[in-house]
Amino acid sequence: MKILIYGTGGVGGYFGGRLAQAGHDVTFIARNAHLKAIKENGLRVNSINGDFVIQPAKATDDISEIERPDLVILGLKSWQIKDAAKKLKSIITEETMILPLQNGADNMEKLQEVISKKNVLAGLCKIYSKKEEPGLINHFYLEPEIIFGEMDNEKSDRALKLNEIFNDAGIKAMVPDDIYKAIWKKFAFIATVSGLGGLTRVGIGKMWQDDYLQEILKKTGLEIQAIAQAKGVDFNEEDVAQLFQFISGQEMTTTASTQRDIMEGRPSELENFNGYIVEQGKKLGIETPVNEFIYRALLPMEKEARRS
Ligand SMILES: NC(=O)C1=CN([C@@H]2O[C@H](COP(=O)(O)OP(=O)(O)OC[C@H]3O[C@@H](n4cnc5c(N)ncnc54)[C@H](OP(=O)(O)O)[C@@H]3O)[C@@H](O)[C@H]2O)C=CC1
Ligand SMILES: CC(C)(CO)C(=O)C(=O)O
Repeated sequence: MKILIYGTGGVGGYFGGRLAQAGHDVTFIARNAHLKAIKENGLRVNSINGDFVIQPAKATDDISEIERPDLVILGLKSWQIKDAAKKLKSIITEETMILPLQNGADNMEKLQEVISKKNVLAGLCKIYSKKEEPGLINHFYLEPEIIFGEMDNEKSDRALKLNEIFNDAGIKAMVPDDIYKAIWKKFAFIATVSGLGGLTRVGIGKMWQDDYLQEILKKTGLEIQAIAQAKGVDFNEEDVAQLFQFISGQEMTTTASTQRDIMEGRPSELENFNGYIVEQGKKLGIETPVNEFIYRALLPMEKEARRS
């Protein structure tokens, strides 16, 4: 299978690396020092499941060099995927599958604004990984998993075949009955902890241990649930209970990637997380005061990060 990894960071680098290791024809889009290192020394992946190197690795920063991929995995940040879609338009075919693995609830909708609905899959991933240095991806925690499907939840031949390809490459994967529920379950976690984590600058477990902050986390999550339900997503009481249970089980020092981006002054996915909830709240006539406070308190720093 001809696979394009658009964005070779923690997510794209790990899953693309595994697919290349399994013998697929994988091209990595990377840039600057990272691209140079991959071209010179291959893509190195350190993983709790075993380190490996893809050498030589096909890598470029010029998308026009790539022809007719069967599958594109988007490893970019969620605010970058619309631009990426515009660039992809000229190299994909009617059969190309585009799989967004970003956190966020509306990635597939953003893609469809630019690319035909037929090309777009919906998805998410679970992994703790990051670009450690140019040419090196570090997967440091959790059994990596891809959950994906068609936007109408059909268990199509192409989705089931892709699931098999992932599994054969040693990637845990599944096509759930309801991809929207799966996406919102992950999104509710990440959007609940990331913004407040960016404000408090402590790990998830530490926030939960503090009664006041625990209450704020719960209110954030409940507002997210109200938006999901208003959008027709089956994110129910049991899911919320599971969400709080999951947050309560996090280590004192665990942080999510967006929280780390905020804390380290990098552009973050704030707009796609708490910002999205606030925006949807206004559209749907639902109050989201806690998400709005978190969003607005972090926005000046976000703007600063994007200026530098
Ligand atoms: N990391 C994790 O553990 C997890 C992350 N996620 C989600 O996955 C998504 C990706 O996150 P993550 O992998 O951490 O992000 P990273 O920043 O590690 O990776 C994104 C990569 O894309 C590259 N990139 C961006 N634009 C371009 C471009 N135009 N040309 C070439 N390369 C480009 C970046 O390069 P550069 O560095 O030069 O900007 C970077 O290497 C996010 O939505 C995140 O929330 C989901 C689950 C876990
Ligand atoms: C919390 C985690 C690691 C789960 O996959 C994640 O999605 C992130 O850090 O962005």
